[in-house]
Amino acid sequence: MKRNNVDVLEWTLAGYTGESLSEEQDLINQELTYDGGRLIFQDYGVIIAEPEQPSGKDVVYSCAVHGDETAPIEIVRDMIHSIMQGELKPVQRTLFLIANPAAIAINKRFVDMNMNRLFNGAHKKGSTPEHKRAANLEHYITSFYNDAPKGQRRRFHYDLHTAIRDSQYEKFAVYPFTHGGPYKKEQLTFLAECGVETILLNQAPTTTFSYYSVRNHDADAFTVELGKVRPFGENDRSKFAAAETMFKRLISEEELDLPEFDANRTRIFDVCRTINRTVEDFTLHFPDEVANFTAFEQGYLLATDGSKEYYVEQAGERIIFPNANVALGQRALLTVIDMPVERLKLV
Ligand SMILES: O=C(O)CCC(=O)N[C@@H](CCC(=O)O)C(=O)O
Ligand SMILES: [Zn+2]
Repeated sequence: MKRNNVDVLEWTLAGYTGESLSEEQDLINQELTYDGGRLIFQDYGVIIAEPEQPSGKDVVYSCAVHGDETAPIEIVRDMIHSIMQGELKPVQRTLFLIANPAAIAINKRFVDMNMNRLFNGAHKKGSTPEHKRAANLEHYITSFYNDAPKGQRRRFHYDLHTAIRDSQYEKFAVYPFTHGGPYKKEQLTFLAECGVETILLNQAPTTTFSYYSVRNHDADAFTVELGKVRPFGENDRSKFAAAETMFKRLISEEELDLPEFDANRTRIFDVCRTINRTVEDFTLHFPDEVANFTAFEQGYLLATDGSKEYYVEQAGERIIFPNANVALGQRALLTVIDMPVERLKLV
């Protein structure tokens, strides 16, 4: 088999889980050339497209921070395969990350620990393989961005996910905490062109991958929820077509010509409450079928955490990311409220 026919996902899983690979099939530390650049296989699930004459953007696409979120894995895998086949020719430096191969291998969200709670140094508090991989991923991103001094090239990171539940708005993105900084019209427009027309504004620092890149590398970074979790082979790829097109355009065009920002296009929600599970006895008081962004009446009992009761406080409060099975100390539910786009500080 020629090296450029190797399946990068199979290679990543085999290499990461210690399966033996023939010399021809092992891409580790190998390079393949494409018209205009090189594809470098730095580690299992860590692949860099390095153009000979890079344009002004350094772009990171990550998937599988949650191992069972297969659509983003297929999207990232297929972008890499398109480069290997000579169909996609990045002119922007691009780092592709298949974040948690061990969790993919067992079709689970994670093995020991939710990896999206382990960034921003949180990985230092433990020694599971997920802690180690999160530390390594931070290291790979740092060395990728540090190729040029801060400010010389623009930095982007789209951390691709799919959600556990149905959602009233199928695609949405989390805009990590900006520490008071403005929100970027260009990024809202790019996401809208990807079909992501709903945005959650996070109002506090987190240990997520996207916030890590914002905070440490001044990147425009987002957690992008592209739909609902499904097993491999059950994703309707036509639903991701707009996003896939834009992801490819971002790295293969010198300048991305986006439409004017349209304030009516994007629906904004402000995160108003984070409800953590602190004890074993934690209950959500609505069924599993309730979709993300469902609104409840004021006074509705949403959750009990031991003896603490959480009621809907404001009219229009909606639930998002409910999960009663998270580890103690972790977020079990967010609530959000509509925010008129006119109230956003935009740049
Ligand atoms: O579908 C769910 O309930 C969870 C979806 C999910 O994993 N969301 C991310 C959001 C990350 C962020 O807030 O930026 C997560 O919880 O890690
Ligand atoms: Zn996820």
